[in-house]
Amino acid sequence: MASAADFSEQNFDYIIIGGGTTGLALASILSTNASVRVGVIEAGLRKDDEMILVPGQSSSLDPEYDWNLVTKPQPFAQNRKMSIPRGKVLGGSSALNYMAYCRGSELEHNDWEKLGIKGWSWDTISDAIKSAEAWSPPTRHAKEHHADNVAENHGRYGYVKTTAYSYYYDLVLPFFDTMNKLGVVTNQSEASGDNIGIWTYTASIDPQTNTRSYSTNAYYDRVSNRPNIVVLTGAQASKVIFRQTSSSDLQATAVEYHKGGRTYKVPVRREVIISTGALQTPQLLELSGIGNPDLLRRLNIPAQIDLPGVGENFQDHPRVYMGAELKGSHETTDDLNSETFAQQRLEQYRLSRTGMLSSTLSTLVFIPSSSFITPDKMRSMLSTLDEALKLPQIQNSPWKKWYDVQRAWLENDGIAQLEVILFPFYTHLGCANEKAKHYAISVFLQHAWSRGHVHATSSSVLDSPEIDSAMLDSPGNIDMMLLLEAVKYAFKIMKTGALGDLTAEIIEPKPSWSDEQLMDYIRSNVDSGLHPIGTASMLPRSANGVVDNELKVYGTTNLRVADASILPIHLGTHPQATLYG
Ligand SMILES: Cc1cc2nc3c(=O)[nH]c(=O)nc-3n(C[C@H](O)[C@H](O)[C@H](O)COP(=O)(O)OP(=O)(O)OC[C@H]3O[C@@H](n4cnc5c(N)ncnc54)[C@H](O)[C@@H]3O)c2cc1C
Repeated sequence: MASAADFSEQNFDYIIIGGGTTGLALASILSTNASVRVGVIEAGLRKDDEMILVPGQSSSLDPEYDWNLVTKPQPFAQNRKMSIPRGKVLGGSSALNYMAYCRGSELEHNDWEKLGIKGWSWDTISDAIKSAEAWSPPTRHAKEHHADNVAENHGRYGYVKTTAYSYYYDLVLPFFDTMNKLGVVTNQSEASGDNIGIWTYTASIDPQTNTRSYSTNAYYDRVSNRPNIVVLTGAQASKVIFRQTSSSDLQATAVEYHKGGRTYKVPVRREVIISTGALQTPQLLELSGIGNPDLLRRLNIPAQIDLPGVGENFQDHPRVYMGAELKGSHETTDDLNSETFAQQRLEQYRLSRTGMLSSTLSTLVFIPSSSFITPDKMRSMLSTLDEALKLPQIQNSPWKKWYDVQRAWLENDGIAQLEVILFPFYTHLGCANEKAKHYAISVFLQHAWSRGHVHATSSSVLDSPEIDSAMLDSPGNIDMMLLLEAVKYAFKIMKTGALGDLTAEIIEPKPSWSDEQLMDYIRSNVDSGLHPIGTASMLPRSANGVVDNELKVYGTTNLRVADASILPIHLGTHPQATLYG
């Protein structure tokens, strides 16, 4: 770690802006070449405390670890502003997340080529994810909860320690029974490129200590004593500075940053890599003069590179929660609302690394549209969607290929359209019978059609960007139609098999509600699935791309982006493993 003034006087070959999930992984790997010097600028501080390291603690709920970013009011969701937590600590969002370490599907990755992206097939991505991973086989107890045990799907000699949790809520096995009865297969090889089914996930957790493995302790700590890597924390980068080269491309020569009320500038010899995440990377590009020239003019930022795709193509996994009351007594995370109980579980964890706090949720379901939508309903939804897709603004849009790929995925049984998670808690506890125990089913659209944006609001990095997730604003109202079917499917889950037997009452929404009432509920409940991507997409420049397939920003010789913002189209999975890869 360095002081702000010392950092500015160093000669770095590479400067990485953002010491988060992707940024620290990259910094660590670049520094293996002893002949290059790597500098990292991170806005957050290092905080290796229990809020981060104890899996069952939720640092994401603590504003001190978070950027506290919110969307603008969402007109299709009752004008609500939605919060999207992002880690403002060394390690970024890998310090906050639920640690699911999972992959998308072979089919999705191989279709990236149809968008004009070469070199990012499933085989390449899967090998990269494996090389990032240091997997340990699940315990017998985890295997009894259907944890993935196929060694060849995992890497053994990488950086991020992974294994299945050792603690399971008593709702997990009933959930398997229910999903199997609904025709969803148990998939104990979910990392193979086929992630359809119900499975217990591999988590980014160190099996020796039962603590979070994240980019700070997995990557940075291995290399922090090397003389050729320097990390500056608590400093916010404000722009990249360029010079014109003899070609028309710009060359990044320095990075400007703020710390302690002062502004500094650090020169760079080879490359600058922006790794500030999908909500902040577009802002930094715009502050550096890269983006839509009209928007830059309005913000009084001199335009350097005309790239209208900067900040566009925002995608997320919209989610809706539904709550139910349980019969009988169960341990759920709502118990942690009692200070005494929480203290007991923390003591148990500190003493033996066991119990509720050694785990988070553990089981995920990924299903294609045919698993939760009847053929008749699907036909009618597709006919409305296809009419909407004929509109000239879509047919002539630079994103056209992207729409074609996503349309085909809707009818592909190998591609997950919906994720279902059973949470051992209920978010609306206040309106339920507080003496009873509860669970929530949440449904997440994996390939929402809404496209939002993230843009700078002024020429200062200290002003939060405008985030418009365009929630539920989709062609043919398809996102709402998909969520409506998903909610109805969740009612079936709550009534079927062993979980159904344990369910005393579905609290909200009610199965008896009309479609109109259910849609109102969706509008009032839908939220970010915490997986924003796409705002500096890797796509051809003619298709509104921001970076090429080597992650280099168009129009520059040496500026790259490496974080969730480069993913051009969402994957039916959680993103961290792909980002490490
Ligand atoms: C509560 C929660 C639960 C989640 N659960 C899962 C899960 O179980 N599995 C999964 O795969 N994914 C999960 N995710 C998503 C996943 O963690 C993120 O997609 C991923 O970590 C994003 O990585 P990134 O490198 O793009 O950005 P980040 O890891 O967010 O890194 C960006 C870094 O840049 C820094 N930064 C920003 N602006 C500046 C600036 N101007 N100057 C300097 N530094 C700056 C930030 O402080 C941060 O450290 C979850 C996310 C959250 C918030």
